[in-house]
Amino acid sequence: MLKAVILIGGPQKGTRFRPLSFEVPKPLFPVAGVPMLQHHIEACAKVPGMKEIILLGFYQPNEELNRFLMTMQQEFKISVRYLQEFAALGTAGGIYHFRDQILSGGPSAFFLMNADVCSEFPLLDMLRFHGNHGDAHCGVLLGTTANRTQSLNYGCIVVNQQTNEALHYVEKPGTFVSDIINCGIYLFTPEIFVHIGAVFQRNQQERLQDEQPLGRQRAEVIHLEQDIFTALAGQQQLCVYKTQHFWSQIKSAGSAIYASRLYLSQYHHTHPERLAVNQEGGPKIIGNVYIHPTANIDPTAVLGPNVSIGKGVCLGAGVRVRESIILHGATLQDHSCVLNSIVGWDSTVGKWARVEGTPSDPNPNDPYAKMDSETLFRDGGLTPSITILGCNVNIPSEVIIRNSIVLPHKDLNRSFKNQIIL
Ligand SMILES: Nc1nc2c(ncn2[C@@H]2O[C@H](COP(=O)(O)OP(=O)(O)O[C@H]3O[C@H](CO)[C@@H](O)[C@H](O)[C@@H]3O)[C@@H](O)[C@H]2O)c(=O)[nH]1
Repeated sequence: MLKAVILIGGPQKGTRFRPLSFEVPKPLFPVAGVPMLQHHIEACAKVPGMKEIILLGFYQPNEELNRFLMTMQQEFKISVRYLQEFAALGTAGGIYHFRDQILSGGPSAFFLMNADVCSEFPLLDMLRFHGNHGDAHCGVLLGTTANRTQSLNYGCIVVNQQTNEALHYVEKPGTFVSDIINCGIYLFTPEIFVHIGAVFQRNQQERLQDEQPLGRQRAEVIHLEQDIFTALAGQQQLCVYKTQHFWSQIKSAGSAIYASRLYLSQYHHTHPERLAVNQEGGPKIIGNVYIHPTANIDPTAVLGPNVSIGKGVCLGAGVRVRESIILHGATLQDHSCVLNSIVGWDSTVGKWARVEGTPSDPNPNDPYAKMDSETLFRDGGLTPSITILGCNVNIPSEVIIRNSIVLPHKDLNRSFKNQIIL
């Protein structure tokens, strides 16, 4: 029997996702038409023997999350539960705190995944790989190759090429360590809790001996990467399964558009029914496009490639949308044009208006390039990136909004470029 745990973080996380994470917790933000987490859940539900999926985070339970859990249980006929940490306990502290819940029913192993990644989730391959490498290892880490510069933004693993064992692990190193990076997707046997428990005990001891107990962080906060992997690497406890398939982090809104593109192209073999097709009386579709069945789209509109249109969206005559996500309830009036942008819930783009951003895709000439974790400002100016309209923003007719971030509930009255509109 198997289980899966997805680390969804909490409200302080997801700051690079603002202003979109004001309205919906980042893990529920739609990527290729469905909440980011649904891609994880779909992959887990396909694994034979999967009994339960646990979402672990420090969000207060809320209506949106509850509704999502209900829908997932009904759709995938599997138990999907949310467990709330009393504080941010780190990537290993949370699973350790809830170890009895995770191990109840006696799973032989469990998957652990970061919520903010997109991937083909080669879970079956990881299981097989673990079987082939014997039971000696308590964990399999999914790894992928990154270029040398970008590898510094991730956990880096030195791998024995013959045995696939992790020899050395450094989280976000200052200088180059290895071009094999940690994808944030793991398979663990229950044995992992012995190692986390040892760190917990050590933290407790140190805390008791500490003269200023308030000055130290709580013993329960444990980081899988720094506290566990670094120690276990080289101990013949961890091995690395390297994927050749797509994988990306979803940290910023720009990376959500990139992740949408990856999932939309995967739909050709996983969910062809989710891809829009050209048909009589319908809009012109170019490349991969998702359209929610309730969207109302004028037949003269042109959409794609890489477009996701949410629930109840209205697109007028002659509208053009490319490389963008249009969230539910938004209206794009006649002849408006939206490129490389996210249009927030219930926003309106006026007639002949143009909303345009600059894509921040990985370098297409480098097979190992990843999305850059963009900084908002560079050299005192806003870094050109995708344009984001928060929820309920009104863009008047005939204006241009370029490379800007517009916070929710704004009525703009003119054109803007390279600005954050508060
Ligand atoms: N439940 C819970 N989840 C958490 C907590 N802290 C982080 N998370 C979740 O754990 C995941 C990792 O988040 P970060 O701690 O922000 O790490 P990172 O910068 O994304 O780096 C991690 O992922 C990279 C791959 O995307 C890895 O390369 C890297 O080694 C590391 O694992 C995210 O899904 C986040 O929501 C916590 O205290 N509690």
